[in-house]
Amino acid sequence: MPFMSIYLASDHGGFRLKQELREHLAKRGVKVTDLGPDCIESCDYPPYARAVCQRVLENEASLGILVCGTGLGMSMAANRLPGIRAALCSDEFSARMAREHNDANVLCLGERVVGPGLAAAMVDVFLCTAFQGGRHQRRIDLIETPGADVSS
Ligand SMILES: O=C(CO)[C@H](O)[C@H](O)[C@H](O)COP(=O)(O)O
Repeated sequence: MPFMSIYLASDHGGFRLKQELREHLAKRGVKVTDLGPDCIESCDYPPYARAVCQRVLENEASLGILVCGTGLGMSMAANRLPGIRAALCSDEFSARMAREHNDANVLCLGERVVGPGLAAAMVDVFLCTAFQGGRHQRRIDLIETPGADVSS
Protein backbone atom coordinates (compact mmCIF):
# COMPACT_ATOMS: atom_id res chain seq x y z
CA MET A 1 0.00 0.00 0.00
CA PRO A 2 1.75 3.21 -1.11
CA PHE A 3 -0.02 5.44 1.43
CA MET A 4 1.15 5.33 5.04
CA SER A 5 -1.92 6.87 6.67
CA ILE A 6 -5.61 7.09 5.96
CA TYR A 7 -7.74 9.73 7.68
CA LEU A 8 -11.44 8.98 7.92
CA ALA A 9 -14.49 10.97 9.07
CA SER A 10 -18.22 11.29 8.46
CA ASP A 11 -21.31 13.06 9.64
CA HIS A 12 -24.31 11.20 11.10
CA GLY A 13 -25.51 10.37 7.56
CA GLY A 14 -22.28 8.52 6.85
CA PHE A 15 -21.58 7.20 10.33
CA ARG A 16 -22.51 3.55 9.76
CA LEU A 17 -20.52 3.32 6.54
CA LYS A 18 -17.55 5.02 8.21
CA GLN A 19 -17.57 2.36 10.92
CA GLU A 20 -17.71 -0.41 8.32
CA LEU A 21 -14.88 1.10 6.30
CA ARG A 22 -12.75 1.53 9.41
CA GLU A 23 -13.15 -2.16 10.15
CA HIS A 24 -12.50 -3.09 6.53
CA LEU A 25 -9.26 -1.09 6.44
CA ALA A 26 -8.09 -2.37 9.81
CA LYS A 27 -8.60 -5.97 8.61
CA ARG A 28 -6.43 -5.18 5.63
CA GLY A 29 -3.70 -3.84 7.90
CA VAL A 30 -4.11 -0.24 6.77
CA LYS A 31 -3.26 2.42 9.35
CA VAL A 32 -6.47 4.40 9.69
CA THR A 33 -7.16 7.39 11.91
CA ASP A 34 -10.85 7.95 12.62
CA LEU A 35 -11.48 11.67 13.19
CA GLY A 36 -15.09 11.17 14.20
CA PRO A 37 -17.82 11.44 15.03
CA ASP A 38 -18.02 8.80 17.76
CA CYS A 39 -21.79 8.38 17.61
CA ILE A 40 -24.64 8.67 15.12
CA GLU A 41 -26.16 11.78 16.70
CA SER A 42 -26.98 14.50 14.14
CA CYS A 43 -23.98 16.72 13.39
CA ASP A 44 -22.64 19.07 10.72
CA TYR A 45 -20.20 17.75 8.14
CA PRO A 46 -17.93 20.77 7.37
CA PRO A 47 -15.72 20.55 10.49
CA TYR A 48 -15.17 16.84 9.86
CA ALA A 49 -14.29 17.50 6.23
CA ARG A 50 -11.76 20.15 7.30
CA ALA A 51 -10.25 17.94 10.00
CA VAL A 52 -9.49 15.19 7.49
CA CYS A 53 -8.26 17.61 4.81
CA GLN A 54 -5.91 19.40 7.20
CA ARG A 55 -4.30 16.09 8.15
CA VAL A 56 -3.99 15.08 4.51
CA LEU A 57 -2.34 18.40 3.66
CA GLU A 58 0.08 18.00 6.57
CA ASN A 59 1.03 14.44 5.64
CA GLU A 60 1.92 13.93 1.99
CA ALA A 61 1.89 10.15 2.23
CA SER A 62 -1.74 10.07 3.28
CA LEU A 63 -5.23 10.02 1.82
CA GLY A 64 -8.61 10.97 3.25
CA ILE A 65 -12.01 9.32 3.16
CA LEU A 66 -15.14 11.34 3.94
CA VAL A 67 -18.64 9.92 4.19
CA CYS A 68 -21.95 11.74 4.48
CA GLY A 69 -25.45 10.90 3.27
CA THR A 70 -24.71 11.60 -0.38
CA GLY A 71 -21.02 12.55 -0.29
CA LEU A 72 -21.99 15.91 -1.81
CA GLY A 73 -21.65 18.12 1.24
CA MET A 74 -18.34 16.52 2.21
CA SER A 75 -16.91 16.98 -1.29
CA MET A 76 -18.03 20.61 -1.47
CA ALA A 77 -16.51 21.40 1.92
CA ALA A 78 -13.28 19.49 1.22
CA ASN A 79 -12.68 21.11 -2.15
CA ARG A 80 -12.67 24.57 -0.56
CA LEU A 81 -9.21 23.84 0.87
CA PRO A 82 -6.35 24.65 -1.54
CA GLY A 83 -4.38 21.51 -2.32
CA ILE A 84 -7.31 19.20 -1.69
CA ARG A 85 -8.69 17.29 -4.64
CA ALA A 86 -11.74 15.51 -3.31
CA ALA A 87 -13.53 13.08 -5.60
CA LEU A 88 -17.13 12.07 -5.04
CA CYS A 89 -17.44 8.55 -6.44
CA SER A 90 -20.16 5.93 -6.68
CA ASP A 91 -18.42 3.43 -8.98
CA GLU A 92 -15.06 1.69 -9.06
CA PHE A 93 -14.02 3.11 -12.44
CA SER A 94 -14.39 6.68 -11.18
CA ALA A 95 -12.49 5.82 -7.99
CA ARG A 96 -9.62 4.47 -10.11
CA MET A 97 -9.64 7.46 -12.48
CA ALA A 98 -9.76 9.87 -9.55
CA ARG A 99 -6.31 8.62 -8.59
CA GLU A 100 -4.82 7.89 -12.04
CA HIS A 101 -5.87 11.12 -13.74
CA ASN A 102 -6.79 13.56 -10.99
CA ASP A 103 -4.39 12.61 -8.19
CA ALA A 104 -7.35 12.90 -5.85
CA ASN A 105 -6.25 12.92 -2.23
CA VAL A 106 -9.70 12.56 -0.67
CA LEU A 107 -12.44 10.08 -1.57
CA CYS A 108 -16.01 11.12 -0.76
CA LEU A 109 -18.78 8.56 -0.46
CA GLY A 110 -22.52 8.66 0.18
CA GLU A 111 -23.90 6.12 2.62
CA ARG A 112 -27.38 6.73 1.21
CA VAL A 113 -26.12 6.12 -2.32
CA VAL A 114 -23.80 3.11 -2.25
CA GLY A 115 -23.82 -0.14 -0.30
CA PRO A 116 -20.95 -1.18 1.98
CA GLY A 117 -19.57 -3.77 -0.47
CA LEU A 118 -19.24 -1.30 -3.30
CA ALA A 119 -17.89 1.36 -0.93
CA ALA A 120 -15.16 -1.02 0.30
CA ALA A 121 -14.26 -1.93 -3.29
CA MET A 122 -13.99 1.77 -4.17
CA VAL A 123 -11.80 2.41 -1.16
CA ASP A 124 -9.52 -0.50 -2.09
CA VAL A 125 -9.07 0.69 -5.67
CA PHE A 126 -8.58 4.30 -4.54
CA LEU A 127 -5.83 3.34 -2.11
CA CYS A 128 -4.03 1.01 -4.51
CA THR A 129 -4.03 3.15 -7.65
CA ALA A 130 -1.12 5.46 -8.46
CA PHE A 131 -1.29 8.85 -10.15
CA GLN A 132 -0.09 8.64 -13.76
CA GLY A 133 1.43 12.13 -13.95
CA GLY A 134 2.41 13.45 -17.39
CA ARG A 135 -0.39 15.36 -19.10
CA HIS A 136 -2.52 14.93 -16.01
CA GLN A 137 -0.01 16.83 -13.88
CA ARG A 138 -0.25 19.76 -16.30
CA ARG A 139 -4.03 19.81 -15.86
CA ILE A 140 -3.77 19.62 -12.09
CA ASP A 141 -1.32 22.52 -12.15
CA LEU A 142 -3.98 24.48 -14.05
CA ILE A 143 -6.54 23.67 -11.36
CA GLU A 144 -4.13 24.80 -8.67
CA THR A 145 -3.24 28.05 -10.48
CA PRO A 146 -6.49 29.68 -11.57
CA GLY A 147 -5.90 32.18 -14.35
CA ALA A 148 -2.64 30.54 -15.52
CA ASP A 149 -4.30 29.59 -18.80
CA VAL A 150 -5.79 33.03 -19.49
CA SER A 151 -3.65 35.27 -21.67
CA SER A 152 -3.79 38.97 -20.80
O1 LIG B 1 -24.50 17.22 3.00
C1 LIG B 1 -25.09 16.26 2.67
C2 LIG B 1 -25.84 16.30 1.44
O2 LIG B 1 -25.03 16.95 0.53
C3 LIG B 1 -25.06 15.02 3.44
O3 LIG B 1 -25.62 13.99 2.70
C4 LIG B 1 -25.70 15.07 4.82
O4 LIG B 1 -25.34 13.85 5.35
C5 LIG B 1 -27.21 15.22 4.79
O5 LIG B 1 -27.58 16.45 4.24
C6 LIG B 1 -27.75 15.08 6.21
O6 LIG B 1 -29.13 15.14 6.16
P1 LIG B 1 -30.05 14.97 7.45
O7 LIG B 1 -31.44 15.16 6.94
O8 LIG B 1 -29.64 16.03 8.43
O9 LIG B 1 -29.81 13.61 8.00
